[in-house]
This record gives sequence, structure tokens and C-alpha cells, in this order.
Amino acid sequence: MLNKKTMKDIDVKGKRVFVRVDFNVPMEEGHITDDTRIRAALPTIQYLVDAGAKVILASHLGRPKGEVNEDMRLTAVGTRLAELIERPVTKLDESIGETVEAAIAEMQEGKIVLLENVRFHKGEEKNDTELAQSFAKLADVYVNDAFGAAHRAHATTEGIAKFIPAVSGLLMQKELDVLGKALSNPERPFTAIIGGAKVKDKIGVIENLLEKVDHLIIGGGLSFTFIKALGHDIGNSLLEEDKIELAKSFIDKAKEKGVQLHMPIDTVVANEFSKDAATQVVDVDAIPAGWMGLDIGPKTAANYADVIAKSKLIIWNGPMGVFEMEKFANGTKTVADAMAATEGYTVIGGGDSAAAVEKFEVASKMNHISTGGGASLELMEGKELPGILALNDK
Ligand SMILES: Nc1ncnc2c1ncn2[C@@H]1O[C@H](COP(=O)(O)OP(=O)(O)O)[C@@H](O)[C@H]1O
Ligand SMILES: O=C(OP(=O)(O)O)[C@H](O)COP(=O)(O)O
Repeated sequence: MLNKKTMKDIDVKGKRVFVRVDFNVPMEEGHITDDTRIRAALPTIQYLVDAGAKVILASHLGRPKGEVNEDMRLTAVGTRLAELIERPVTKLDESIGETVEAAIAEMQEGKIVLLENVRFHKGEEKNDTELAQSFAKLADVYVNDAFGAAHRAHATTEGIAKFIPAVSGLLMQKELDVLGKALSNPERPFTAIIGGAKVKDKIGVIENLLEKVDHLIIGGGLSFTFIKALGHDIGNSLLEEDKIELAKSFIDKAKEKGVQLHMPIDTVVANEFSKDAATQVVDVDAIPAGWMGLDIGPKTAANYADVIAKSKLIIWNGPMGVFEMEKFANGTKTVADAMAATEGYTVIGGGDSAAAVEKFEVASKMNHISTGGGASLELMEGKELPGILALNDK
């Protein structure tokens, strides 16, 4: 990997170690529906515990926008972590301040404290220097193991590294090793599949991907901005109005670059966003007014499966539809099954795509399941991630 110091390059015994993890796990009604990200951080935490460090864990959960949000507390995460690591985890209700400092002052070697959601502070996402210093004050060393948030320059992912020695964790290293190898000289045909709902985050990524891939497959909520760009009505489907022109330019750029851009030709539409909605399959030029597209249609799914079958490297980020609801799960399932069956090297990026392959019981058939969606995409684009850049050089 990069020439950055890792946890193993430094002595952590007796030290207070601030570990930024990505415990941004999917939750439903207070319950964790997929604990992959917690499991993925266990080797780092176990290593530090065994080495006699005082382990201070910090993470975000969701997007609380700088305010305390009762539904986004890390309490359930702390409970699950304690079960998985088979040790007590002291979950605090704050991430900075006197109570936190007092709790840390009492810690013995090998003990684990979990701070509250760091995004309850406005300064976190703004990478506020004062907040970063408040975090830095809690510890002697900083370990960044939050690969999933490494593309964010926030106080706990970037700012803090300016104030105390900063190194990478084991998960961070593993992700960079595997993805780095796959991307440095990709086997071709190289296919990227982009779906999901974070249109704003992902649409820009597409431009850079057009420089790298042979096939680009578009699905999920994202695809409707493209369908609109082709001049079709999309009813109540997800739309990023101010990105329509950009989507048009991507369609042109794909032609110029000789990239095969695959977009939905049919879609499953619903009369409301609900698991009990009425549904019908229509071509993308026939979406009825008032209906919304919540999955790719069967013709589209079959096309995508063909492309996946003939690719040598496939990176998948974001589900093809609202796979959490059975009526809209087929497109994502077809793609997951095609990924499981292909002889190409398969990489899954992102919380929801990882959850989807778990749900469809094909996780063990994938070559690598990354804990980072946006982060793996940015890496794929050739961008340098701020959370990694900020770490100390070897
Ligand atoms: N057509 C669609 N309309 C609305 N939401 C969608 C659609 N397709 C997929 N989604 C939703 O997108 C979410 C995942 O998006 P995102 O967070 O971008 O993916 P990831 O976590 O894999 O990066 C899922 O919860 C899924 O229900
Ligand atoms: O879930 C995450 O990103 P991902 O959905 O792109 O994998 C990370 O925890 C980052 O979260 P953010 O996109 O709210 O900064």
C-alpha cells in the first residue's frame, strides 16, 4: 500500500489510542440489520486490546446534520460490538468534553470505550480545527481504520491527524492492498456497475469512470436522471434535476471514449413507495405519470447479467432497486447472482451492495467485499483519499 505508517509501526502499549472506525451500519427500528462493518473492524480492535492499548473508538452513524438525533446513537452498535469481541464496551453518550475525559482517565490497558456519534457535532463534517483538537486531546495516538469514510475530510477522519501521531489500521490496509492490486492494471473487459440512491455523490464519479472502464452499467435511483436526460418522462421516480445536463454529457462522452454505457430499457414502477404498492413492468419510455421506478425490469436485468458474465473485473456499487422490499428486489438479485457466477474478479463496494449480497446469500462467492462504497469508488477513479493522505509517512 501507500507509504504510510501503520498501527504495527508504533508502540501502543499503555497508550490512549483514538481509533476512527466506520460503524455506519444499516439500522431498522433501532436494530442493526447488517453488522459487516463492525466485524470488519474486529482485527484492529483485538490487536490493540492484546497489545495493551486503551482503545477509544469513534464513528459516525447516518447523517444527523450536526444535531443530536436519538435514532442515530451508537448504543446498539456498542452492544453488538461487545457481543462480537466478547469483552465489555463502555458506550459514552458524548464524544468530547469532561465526562468523556473522565471516563478515559479511568481506563485500564486493554479496555474499550465507544464514543457517541461524532456527527452530532456540526464541526465534524466541517473539519473544524477546534473540534479536531478536542478529539486529539483525548488520545496519544490516532488510528484510522474507517476505510468507508476515508473519502471524507472530516474532523475525525482528517483534521485530528494534524495533532497527534497518525497511522492506518488493519482494515484500512487490507482494503487498500486488495483494491490497489485490482485497479492498478485492471483485467479487461473492466465493468463498473453503479446504482443506489446517493445520486449527488455518485453522478460525478461516473465522469471519471468513463476514463477507466470498458462497460458502465447504470441502475437504481441514479438511472432515472439518465432516463430523463434521454428525454423520457419518469413520473415520480428519483430525480436530480440539476444533473440532467451532466447526465447528457456523460452519454456523449461514453460514445467518444468507446465505453459501452448500459442503461435500463425497462423498469418496475410502483404507485407509491411501499412494500404493498401496486406494480407494473414498463419500458423506460412509457413510465406512467404519478408512478415511480423502483427496480430495473427483467429485460434490463438479463442484459446486465450478460455483460457481467463476459467481464474479467467487475466492481459493483449500489443496488439496482429498492431491494429491501421484495417487489423491487429482482434486479439486484439477478445482478448478485450474475456476480456470483462470473469467472471475472468481483469486488463489492458499499454498505447496501454488501447487504444485498448477504441477503441473497452469495457473499461467499465474491472475491472482495469492500466496507466502503463512496471510498472504493473514489479510489477507483484514481483520487487520493483525504483520510489516507493525512496519515504519517513511513
Ligand atoms: N429506484 C430507486 N428509487 C429509490 N431508491 C432506490 C432505488 N434504487 C435503489 N434505491 C435505494 O438505494 C439505497 C442504497 O443507495 P446507496 O446508499 O447509494 O448505496 P450504497 O450504500 O451501496 O452505496 C437502497 O436503500 C435502495 O433502497
Ligand atoms: O456508508 C458510507 O458510505 P457508502 O454508503 O458510500 O459506503 C460511509 O460510512 C460514509 O458515509 P457518508 O456517505 O454519510 O459520509
